[in-house]
Amino acid sequence: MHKLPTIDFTNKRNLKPGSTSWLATSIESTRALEQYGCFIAEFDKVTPELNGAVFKGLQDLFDLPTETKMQNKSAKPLYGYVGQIPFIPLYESMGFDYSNTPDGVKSFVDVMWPNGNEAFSATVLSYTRLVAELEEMVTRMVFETYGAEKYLEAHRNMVTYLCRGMKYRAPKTNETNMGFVPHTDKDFITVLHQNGVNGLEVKARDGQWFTVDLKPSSYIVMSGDGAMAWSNERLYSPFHRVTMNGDENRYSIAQFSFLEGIIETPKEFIDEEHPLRYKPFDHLKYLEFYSREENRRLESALKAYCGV
Ligand SMILES: O=C(O)CCC(=O)C(=O)O
Ligand SMILES: [Fe+2]
Repeated sequence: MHKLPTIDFTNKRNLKPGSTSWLATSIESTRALEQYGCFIAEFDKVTPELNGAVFKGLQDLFDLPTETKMQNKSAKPLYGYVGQIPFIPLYESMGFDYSNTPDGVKSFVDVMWPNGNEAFSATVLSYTRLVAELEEMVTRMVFETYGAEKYLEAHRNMVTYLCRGMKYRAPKTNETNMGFVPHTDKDFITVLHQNGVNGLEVKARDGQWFTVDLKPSSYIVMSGDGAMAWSNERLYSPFHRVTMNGDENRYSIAQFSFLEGIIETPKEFIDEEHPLRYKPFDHLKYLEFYSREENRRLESALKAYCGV
């Protein structure tokens, strides 16, 4: 049976670039993203108080009337409110856009309903800033492990985030327990977190599905299609899904990193044995491609979009 590795990113490890612990963690993280496409990160920058406020806020948000939630609209694909999806009745989600201001962070209140959710907006912003630190560390570690540091600065300058809050209600008797359909993430690196209720399942390279048992203080770091294409398939973008067992509602929050620009495989990943697998592509246009109904059932949207 498969089990995801747990990697320690807590403050006590004192991870400083170049230190012994940093190097060890870099190799561990990169190998896990190659083998499983994800790992469990122990990370304690988000305090229990902030964590509690995030999930209390999400609960209150999803408790609002549908008409109110529908006012959170965005022209960007996959941002804004996604209401009930017919074939996955347990699922509901809201994407928060906070990417385009001078300091790189925009309050999603701007794109939200008028009556103000300022307190929750501030909570989500503090949360996302801290989680971005984890994403930054892992990205840097991966680039360094592959000897691709020289591409890191350009990469960082292009990163933009989509943060999505999710509610999966507990299934009623005789109702499907499918929380979310199998898919790969379309981004570069995802950081996922949940309210203590398990449900995430990941498909290993050998085709076996396995469950992820997550402590309330832990996170899942996952490589998406963007990272898989960039690394010429060294990093793996795993299929994953949500299955709801038990009678508790599940809330989760995912932070997706996208590049505002072109993803191109560095030449360091290409040789005779590893010919180029994906043409350079515009990451946000790929997201747009995927968000169209006719492209959502593709076995590999990435191969269809930019496969060589
Ligand atoms: O809720 C989860 O744990 C998974 C969500 C997910 O896979 C996604 O939003 O892409
Ligand atoms: Fe996902």
